[in-house]
Amino acid sequence: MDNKLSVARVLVEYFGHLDDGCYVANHRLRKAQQPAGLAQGIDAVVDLVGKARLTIDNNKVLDLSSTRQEPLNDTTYLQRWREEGKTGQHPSLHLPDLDTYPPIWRWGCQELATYPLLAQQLQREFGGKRKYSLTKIGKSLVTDAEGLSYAPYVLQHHQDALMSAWPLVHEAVLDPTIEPFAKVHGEPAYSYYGKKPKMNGLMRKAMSRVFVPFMTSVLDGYDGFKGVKRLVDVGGSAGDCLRIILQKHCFICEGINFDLPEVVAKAPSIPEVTHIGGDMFKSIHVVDAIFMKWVLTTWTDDECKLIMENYYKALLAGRKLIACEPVLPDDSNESQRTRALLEGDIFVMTIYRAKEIKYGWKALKYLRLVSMTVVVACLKMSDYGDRKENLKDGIWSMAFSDCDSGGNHQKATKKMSATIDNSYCDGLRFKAWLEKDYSVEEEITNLLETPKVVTATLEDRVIEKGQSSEPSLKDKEPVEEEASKETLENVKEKVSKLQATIDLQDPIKNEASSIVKKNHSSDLILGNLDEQMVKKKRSKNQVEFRSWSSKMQIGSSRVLEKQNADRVLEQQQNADRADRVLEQQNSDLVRVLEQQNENRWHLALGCKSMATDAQQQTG
Ligand SMILES: C[S@@+](CC[C@H](N)C(=O)[O-])C[C@H]1O[C@@H](n2cnc3c(N)ncnc32)[C@H](O)[C@@H]1O
Repeated sequence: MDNKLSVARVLVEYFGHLDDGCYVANHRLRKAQQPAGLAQGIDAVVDLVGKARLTIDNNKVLDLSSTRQEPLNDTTYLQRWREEGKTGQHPSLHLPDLDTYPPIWRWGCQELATYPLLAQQLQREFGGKRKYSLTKIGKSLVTDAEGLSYAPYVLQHHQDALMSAWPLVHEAVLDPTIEPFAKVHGEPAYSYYGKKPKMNGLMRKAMSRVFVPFMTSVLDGYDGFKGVKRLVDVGGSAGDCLRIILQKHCFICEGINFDLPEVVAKAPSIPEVTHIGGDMFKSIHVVDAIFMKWVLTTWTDDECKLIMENYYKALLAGRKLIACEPVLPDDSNESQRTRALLEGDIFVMTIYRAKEIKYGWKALKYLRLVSMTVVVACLKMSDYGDRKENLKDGIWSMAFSDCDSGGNHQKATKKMSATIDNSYCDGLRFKAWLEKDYSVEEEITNLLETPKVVTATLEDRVIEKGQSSEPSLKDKEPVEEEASKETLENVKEKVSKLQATIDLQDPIKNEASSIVKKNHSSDLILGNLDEQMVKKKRSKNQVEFRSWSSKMQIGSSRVLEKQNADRVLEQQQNADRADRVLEQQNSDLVRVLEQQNENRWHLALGCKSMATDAQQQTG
């Protein structure tokens, strides 16, 4: 499998050099992110390389050996390719006459035409020659006029270090305390990247290339940056998001790009942006507003809470956090977006954290966002179930839900949604639209109806439905504290009532077997047993495993015992066999000796009778 992986990567890199992009199907690569699809997705590539190598060996144009680690740099052809591109011989979408290129290029293009990357035409007027052009997906992987390409993102996800974590995904199911990436490399992904400048570089490049369409959409539809003078982008990578925000909103005087020291050390200088290295788990700078994109998603609920605590300390009262995070849909559907989102989540669980993150759209708000009255933008995938008509063969969809109740916005009046228009194709555009009839009250009602999460993270600054005063700006004042404590009591009461009703109504929780499992939480109880059956099994010592881990231990010690017993038996059998062989050999020997003795006896007798005969004849 390793060889296959590196072949695939080499090929990606190889085609990636054709035009500063890569022509490898993103759908294939996405498929390759899953162990099951891996071999299937890559077989075709291996096959191709196998065929191609026959030709390469003869003319030594390219070395596509499967063990090669470095990107291929065939400067002559690449140079020519680019020059022809510049002079318009293969203007942007049409590839040159491949007959004048080494055969590998033809093989490559022909194979890639079997994916929706290259379109192939057999042109009669050119004597049946094959001509290729980039499809929309193909275009998304080639650097466009704005310098955008999805290729670094694809390459980032397919580095050996990341791919090697996939075969261990099943272990994370049994033991979610450590993610497969950390299992393979002995440390978490971000600290690993920190020691590998190349990986960090690719991460920065990948992030830079995918943020523009997203940010364009945010800035087109969202006006919550108004009044912000000092903005920090936490986990801001190279600072690109800040750059684009500051370009659009000149009233923001200072942007702080906050990321790990090793990341900001390599970030380019951007006007009005200060790069600050630090750890968001320790502290962040005090500012008017915090921006954060695709950060929470890679951390567990507990870690997110820690991050939120620090945000809370850093934000002046009533100021805002603008969070853009993917949120899993409440209901799974068959849309490509839901699938991509779930795949993305599995990716995050494999590389960044194995523990399940339970937050959905509503839960996310409980991570103190609501308490700070600062939820502004959030990706909300579940909104898109009924908008399939807008979702073509896209990769992600994104929506923003504005329930900004900070400042004077007691009621948020709009909800913004955006989705990638037509995937990454066609200039990577998003569509954004507004919905007028949205109110924060509705959100809060929803909030109160989700007690499970409330109990864990509810803060004393939750705004109650119908509350008329503006809590966020003043919520640090003592008078308001009192009022909000009262509110908290009410909320808690409601929550516990709701919880009780929900518990009663929940058919699964009500099942006898669920109750049994709850009462015997440390036992491993498989199947639907009732209390009596458990007692029966316990008396027969059948409910014997205290937990999965002890089950595993017992299981493995049994395996060992069995192996030992087998070994002893085998030794015994071998010894018996050896004894039998020896016995046989002994008896064979005895027989031979007896035979020899007999022969000797006969010989002696014969000699004796011959001697007697001779004596009689002479005598
Ligand atoms: C998925 S990237 C998102 C980058 C950027 N916000 C964007 O959307 O393009 C997550 C970022 O979080 C940063 N990060 C990870 N751990 C961090 C920490 N403890 N403190 C600050 N930043 C951190 C990473 O270096 C990385 O740049």
